Amino acid sequence: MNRLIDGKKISAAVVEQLALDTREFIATSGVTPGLAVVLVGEDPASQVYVRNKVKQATAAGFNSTEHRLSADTTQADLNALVEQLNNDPSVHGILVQLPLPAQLSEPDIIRLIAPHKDVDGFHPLNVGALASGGADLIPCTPMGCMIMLEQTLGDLSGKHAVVVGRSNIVGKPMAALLLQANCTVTIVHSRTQDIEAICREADILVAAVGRPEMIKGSWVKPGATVIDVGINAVEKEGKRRLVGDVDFSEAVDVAGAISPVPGGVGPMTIACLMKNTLTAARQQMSV
Ligand SMILES: Nc1nc2c(c(=O)[nH]1)N[C@@H](CN(C=O)c1ccc(C(=O)N[C@@H](CCC(=O)O)C(=O)O)cc1)CN2
Ligand SMILES: [Mg+2]
Repeated sequence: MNRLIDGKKISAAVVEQLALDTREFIATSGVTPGLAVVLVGEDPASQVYVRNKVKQATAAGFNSTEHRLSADTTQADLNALVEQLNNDPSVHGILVQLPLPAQLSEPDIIRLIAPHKDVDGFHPLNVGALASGGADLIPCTPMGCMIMLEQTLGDLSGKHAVVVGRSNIVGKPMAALLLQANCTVTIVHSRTQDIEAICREADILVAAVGRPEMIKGSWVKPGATVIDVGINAVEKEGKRRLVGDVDFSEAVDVAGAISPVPGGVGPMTIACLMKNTLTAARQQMSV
């Protein structure tokens, strides 16, 4: 029996609970969580994501500020903004929307964000904490995938999870979280030999490579749970469409449960950003 893992529905429930938790936090601490979102340049997809983040933060009961910088911003100007936000006590969470224009360094700006305000969980200190099993601020997309997996499968212990892709934002933290949940974890990537055969062994298959419909139905073990992280814009029959890294029309007939694109992991990413913002605010008020 196939099951669709509905990211829209699951994320709506996460956000609903979060709004209640936020109300309680504000009532007891007298502090409203503050989220600062930084967007450099005019990338149309990034503009949509940032708009959604600000909208959802406001709906959750946070103070949310959007900081827009022009595409030709210098590293010094971006650094100055992040330093200012680091020093602003009304801001509990900071995120710089990625990708950045070519003249700017992503690793440098990620390192500059105060680790306790790093609601993306990308700072090396938070990455290290995740690797050693004690992180509070976890990258939003992998956190969203874990919520979807746990709601679908319950205990993940002993399952063979295969993660396709090794990015810092998704693949590596995803593998760390699956390991923490007692899965047997394999990461495959562009240099792996016979990816297909390894994927076919997966009880849990997480696709995060950024290659449209790369994973075919024949790569999926019957009954496996498939989480598709890819969001690829392609042209089909003259129309722009979004597809995942999994060939959904094939995989849906083989998988036990599968997340769609759109409406799968994407909405979970933003819901988990809200969770991290409340976590960051809680921690900052308890010190
Ligand atoms: N600083 C960060 N930058 C980026 C992150 C991130 O977590 N932090 N992740 C991605 C982009 N992203 C959030 O920032 C994101 C991408 C997609 C979605 C989403 O809801 N997608 C919808 C489809 C939207 C559409 O129609 O275009 C879906 O999948 O249903 C949310 C967040 C890279 N940058
Ligand atoms: Mg790769």
